[in-house]
Amino acid sequence: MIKNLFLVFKTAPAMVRKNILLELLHSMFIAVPTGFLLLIVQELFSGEVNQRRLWSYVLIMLSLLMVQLFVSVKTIVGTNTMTYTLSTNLRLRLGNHLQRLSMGTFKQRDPGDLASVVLQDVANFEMIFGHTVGNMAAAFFATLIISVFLFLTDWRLALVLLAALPLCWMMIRISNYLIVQQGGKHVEARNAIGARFLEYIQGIRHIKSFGMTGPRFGSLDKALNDFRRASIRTEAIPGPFVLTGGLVLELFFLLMLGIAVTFFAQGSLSAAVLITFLIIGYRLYEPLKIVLVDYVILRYMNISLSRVIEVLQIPEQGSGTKRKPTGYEICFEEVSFGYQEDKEVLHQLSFKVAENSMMALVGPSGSGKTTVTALIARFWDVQKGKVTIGGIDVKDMEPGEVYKLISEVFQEVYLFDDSIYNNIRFGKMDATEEEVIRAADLAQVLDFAWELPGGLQARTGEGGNLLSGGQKQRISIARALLKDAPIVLLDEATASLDPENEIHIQKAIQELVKNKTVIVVAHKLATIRNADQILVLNKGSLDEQGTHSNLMDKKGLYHHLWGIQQQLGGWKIKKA
Ligand SMILES: Nc1ncnc2c1ncn2[C@@H]1O[C@H](COP(=O)(O)OP(=O)(O)OP(=O)(O)O)[C@@H](O)[C@H]1O
Repeated sequence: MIKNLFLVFKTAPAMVRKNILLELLHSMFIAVPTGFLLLIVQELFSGEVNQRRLWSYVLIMLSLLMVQLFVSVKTIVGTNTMTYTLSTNLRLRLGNHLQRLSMGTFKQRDPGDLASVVLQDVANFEMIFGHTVGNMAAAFFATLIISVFLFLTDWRLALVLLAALPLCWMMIRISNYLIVQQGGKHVEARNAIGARFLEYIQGIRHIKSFGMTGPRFGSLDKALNDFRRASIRTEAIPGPFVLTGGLVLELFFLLMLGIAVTFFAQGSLSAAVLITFLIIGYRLYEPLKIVLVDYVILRYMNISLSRVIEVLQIPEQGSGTKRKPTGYEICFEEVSFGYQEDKEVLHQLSFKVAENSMMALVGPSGSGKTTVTALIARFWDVQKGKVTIGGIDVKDMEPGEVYKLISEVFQEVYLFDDSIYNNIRFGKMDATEEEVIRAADLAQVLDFAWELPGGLQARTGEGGNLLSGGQKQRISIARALLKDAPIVLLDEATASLDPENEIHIQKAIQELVKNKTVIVVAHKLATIRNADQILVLNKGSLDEQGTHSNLMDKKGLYHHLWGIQQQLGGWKIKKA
């Protein structure tokens, strides 16, 4: 836990140092009045009470309490400032780190789990750390200072009181072990709820249309009940050991009292010291009782913190020699790649796309066409061989540099819950209004936008759910047009468009691909007849390569696919 906390503290070391000093000062102001209490007791039992001295002790205690109030306020403000600064630093680090991870990390990891690290685990740290760390620090310093007072007063009784600590520590260790066990299960159950809810909400349309409301809700219901059980166990199982720790303290206080009374009866202890230990001895245990509970909560927090640190330690995509290309020829050299290590989906693939030329990728479903485009954009890193742009290995480029070179129009369009205008402007944040409108015009966005309330300022909804598939696609083309990157990746760009619009969109795409290096994943083979080069993939390997007429002459897989498409022409439903 200390190691984890140290990693967090490193993000604001000066603030942490200042707060440790404040806590020390705060504890001193809690403990020092206790010392004066001791002097008052001694004065009262001295036989000849000096009223002036007694009242001056009372006045000093009163002034110390006033200063203590001031220091307490400073400490509380300091602790909260430190907590929220550290949690904000954690969130910022997570945000920055996540954008430097390969897409693979996001695809491979449960999105519900990743979201719960960013939202829940950091919030757990924030809540628990802020409310316990002050108590822990105050308990540590106050115990130290009060122990010194007691030792100076009577070392024998002080030793009896402190003998409770090892036993108490043992109880803390046991409850700590249990909380790590139970807390892990609790966090897992909590994440399962997040994941099930996410799945339920995202899939609600399909769940309803397939009449799966009952069974799917059943799995959510199970996750909620598992969480309820885990929550109860997390509280209930370590609880008895925490309470036993408190009982040990009470027992040792009684033991000390018994010994003190015996010493008093034997005449080896004054009444003043006896009273002192009665009052102050109990105060020694007060912070320790708080530690007993807070330490267990801190260990629970550490489970969350470990999960945050584990995400922060996922290796980022490197950027090697950080080079920038000057040309835009794309080259695959003996590239082999698999999403999972044991399942290769591309096998020793080699090809070259000349700058400003158009290459089409064709092949049966699952042959690896989309994967090729993902590797060019460096969403993933290849395991063998290399992908180069302008002669430079993409692994030697900052991922952000690669994205700058590429405009994509993919099958799945994601729009931010913002206006149509801003969704287009994401292509070029410093674009003028004129540029945005021109791109919207070229991509046929204006056509439908004017009919919406607010025109280009109309909202698209979460992920673009207020728009049709074709409308979303047109916005994504407008965004790509505005970005005006030298490389264009098109994946089934025309798949979800109605025939009426398709011709206009084709024109927009012609604009988009002018003087660009273009890779197009084509399903409608007629649209890529004029491509400079067609690559036919089959099961992740290069099956054929050439122009449309070359490939037709070869009478291979391309010829076969072309034949099928000519026969089908499109969807037909026959009435019985
Ligand atoms: N994120 C992923 N994780 C694991 N396997 C994947 C992932 N994406 C694709 N695959 C697998 O990789 C192989 C190639 O998929 P890819 O999407 O590149 O094919 P495709 O030719 O574009 O298919 P389609 O024409 O149906 O879109 C398939 O076997 C697919 O199941």
